Order: sequence, then structure tokens, then C-alpha cells
Amino acid sequence: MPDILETIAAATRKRVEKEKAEVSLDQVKAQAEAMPMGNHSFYQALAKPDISFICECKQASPSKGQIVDVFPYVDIAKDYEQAGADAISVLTEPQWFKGKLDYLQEISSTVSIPCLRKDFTIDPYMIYQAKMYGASAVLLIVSILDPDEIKAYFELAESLGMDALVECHDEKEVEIAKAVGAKIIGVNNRNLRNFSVDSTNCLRLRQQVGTDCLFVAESGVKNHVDIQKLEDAQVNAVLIGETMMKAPDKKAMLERLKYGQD
Ligand SMILES: O=C(O)c1ccccc1NCC(=O)[C@H](O)[C@H](O)COP(=O)(O)O
Repeated sequence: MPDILETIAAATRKRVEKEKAEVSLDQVKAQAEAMPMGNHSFYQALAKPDISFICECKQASPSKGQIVDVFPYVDIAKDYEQAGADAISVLTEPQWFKGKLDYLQEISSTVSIPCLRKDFTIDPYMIYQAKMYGASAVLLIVSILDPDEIKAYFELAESLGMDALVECHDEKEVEIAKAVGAKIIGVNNRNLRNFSVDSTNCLRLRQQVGTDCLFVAESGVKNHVDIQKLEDAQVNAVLIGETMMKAPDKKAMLERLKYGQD
């Protein structure tokens, strides 16, 4: 029986085929290539000496179902920026995360910090779309791509002036990410096949990733103690979804995460 990740990847393949029938690859490619190189570097936003915060805009997820009922995504993104987020992750997957490419376009044209297109990239078409809709970076999940695809997609993103967050979950995937020359490696604490979250996963893989590339810790981050452990492990950035989405006051939550209770 296919697991959720395979199910989402298969649904994404179908979705992309439908989108290609509406707007051809040639059209998307021409539009993406005609766009200027972006002003907001995802890599630079994560490379500062202190830990960087990537705050996520998502209404739902497969593991949590509906996270928030009301989803004023542009206001949420503006709040993230004002609260001091370094980058914003925007879910564009429609079925399980209730995301949209339009959200990416509206958010990226409103804020002045880089936006990541958070989706299940399985086709170059999605990378051209990401550029068209204002992304500064795309997500490449190692477990749904083969190494040649990761390398080709990573190079395509760079040729369009974007970065790639190459996401891993275990040692084998980190080896693959390093071998293709990933410049930003994310380690997900969430096992995307069974939803279990182990907050020690990124700490365990920190050394293996090394310091030649940036390291992003993903999922399950709840409080200042979690952040302190990541800082101690010299993690460059942290990607936080549910905790930020559920916080009524984004600025207060980001301050609590950074500095602890006041
Ligand atoms: O979150 C899920 O249920 C999920 C299931 C299958 C594939 C991907 C999934 N989530 C993507 C993510 O990893 C998170 O959106 C991201 O890292 C933020 O996690 P969190 O802070 O725990 O919301």
C-alpha cells in the first residue's frame, strides 16, 4: 500500500499534467525566463551569524488536518515579516495543505523577505512556476526524487536565480544531498511516511551535513528550549509551521522562541 508521501507525489504528478494542458511547459518556461533575477536571496537570509527563522504559511497538513479555520495568508505573512522572520515558507500543495500558487504570488509581492515554494517538486515545470509566482527558493525532497533529478532541478533553480532547500530525513539521504552539491540542506524531524516527529533527528544528522552548506532544521519546533538546542548544534536556520500558525500574536511567539519567556 502506498504511504502518504507516495500518494501526495502521485497526486502532484497528475495535478502538474493537468496544469501543463492548460499552460504549456514552453509558455511557463518563457515567462519564468523573462522575469528578472529576484532581489531576495533565500541563501543570504539563512547565512547570517545568528539562527534564522523561516516561518510557514499553511492552513492544513496531512498529520494535523485543519490547523487554522481562518487563513488571512497575506496578513499572516506581513505579521511574520514585522515579527522578524528571515524568510517565509508558502505551501502551494492544494489537496492536503490547502495551499495555492496564488498565495505565493500575493505574499511574495507584498513582503520584502524571500519566499520558499513549499511543495512536492516532481517536475521542472513546478520550478518555472515557482519563479513565475515570485519564489526565491524551491523545496526538493530527496526521498521522492532520484539523484539525477535532484541535481538537474537544483541547477535549474539556480539558473533562474533561485535557491533549493534539499530536504533529507536520514543518513543515506544526506549523502545524496551532499553528493549533488546541495548548498542548503534541510533535515526534517518529521518522518513524512508515518508522521512521527523526533526532534533529535536534526541534531543527530548535524555533524554529517557539515559546515560547507547551510543547515535547516524542520518540523516539530515548539519552544525556546528547542531553539537553544539547535543553536548549540550550530544550525543555521529553523523552519516553523504549526507553532507560528497557531500563535494569535506572531511577534510575541517569535520573541518567545528566540529569547524564552519574558
Ligand atoms: O506535516 C505533515 O503532516 C506532512 C506530511 C507529509 C508530508 C509533509 C508534511 N509536512 C511538511 C513539513 O515538513 C512541515 O510543513 C514543516 O517542516 C513545518 O513543520 P511544523 O513546524 O511541525 O508544522
